[in-house]
Amino acid sequence: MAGKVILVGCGNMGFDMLKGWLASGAVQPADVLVIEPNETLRNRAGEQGVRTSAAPDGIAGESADLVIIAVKPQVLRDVLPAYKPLAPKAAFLSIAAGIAISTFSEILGSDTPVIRCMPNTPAAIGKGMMGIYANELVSADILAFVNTLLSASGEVVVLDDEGQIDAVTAVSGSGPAYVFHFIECLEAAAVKAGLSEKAARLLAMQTVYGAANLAKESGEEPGRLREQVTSPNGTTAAALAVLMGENRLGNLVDEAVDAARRRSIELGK
Ligand SMILES: NC(=O)c1ccc[n+]([C@@H]2O[C@H](COP(=O)([O-])OP(=O)(O)OC[C@H]3O[C@@H](n4cnc5c(N)ncnc54)[C@H](O)[C@@H]3O)[C@@H](O)[C@H]2O)c1
Ligand code: PRO
Repeated sequence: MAGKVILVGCGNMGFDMLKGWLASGAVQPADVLVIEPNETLRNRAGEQGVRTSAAPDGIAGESADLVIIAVKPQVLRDVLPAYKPLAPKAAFLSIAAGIAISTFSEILGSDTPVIRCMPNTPAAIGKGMMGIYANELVSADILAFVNTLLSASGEVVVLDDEGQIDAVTAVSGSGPAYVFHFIECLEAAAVKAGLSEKAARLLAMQTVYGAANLAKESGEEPGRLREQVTSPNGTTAAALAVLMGENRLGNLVDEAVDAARRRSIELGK
């Protein structure tokens, strides 16, 4: 099916995903209504050819198959009641971190089909990672439509337990920020090691880009790829002794992912 979509909130993540859907043809601009109170962001969405509105006035008259909620978790409970007239005919897809399906059921009615999705910002260039979990009320047709939409933005993994969304949030939802910070650190170290800022930026970025692509495309275990870079008693071994000694980086990443996962659980309370 090719459905009609209402996108509520078109900030960073909402807009990144919208661009992917439209570019892939998974949905036509005329079939999308964006509700976004911020005028600049609303106009940015409008430039993609979709209909826009500052508020859900007259929303009950809209025929939507899917309402996508892309506002901050902190405002979601205030925003959602306005869309109750569309439930349960429309399914609701939320990308908000931490907000459980039970919250949607309480506000929209327990007969509402709800899908939670945790995307990430590389969705803007079709290289996102989306984890989804659907309640039992979501029809096979809607699930297929959601899969088509989301696949336009990258890879989709279907979860069989809602609790796993907190782990997906901590790994791939927040994950791009960890990688961007690693690029920042590598760049700063490159400047300290004597390179120009321009060269340092290129070296850091291209190294992460190339390594990530090689890891994905070669089919080799990351550990095996690491060994292929590491000459006995060479430069990489010297660096890895710092990163891997006493599992330093492993412990840090573990601690960071656990902090994000716990925060995702907290946000839902
Ligand atoms: N940014 C990320 O990397 C990322 C990744 C995964 C999930 N998320 C989730 O996506 C959601 C949006 O995050 P973001 O980073 O895009 O935030 P954002 O602030 O950029 O976007 C939220 C948008 O919602 C709009 N908004 C506020 N009140 C509204 C209302 N009443 N009706 C319609 N729109 C309204 C805001 O004007 C804003 O443009 C959050 O729930 C977050 O948990 C974000
Ligand atoms: N951005 C949101 C946050 O930081 C959710 C995952 C990425 O809370």
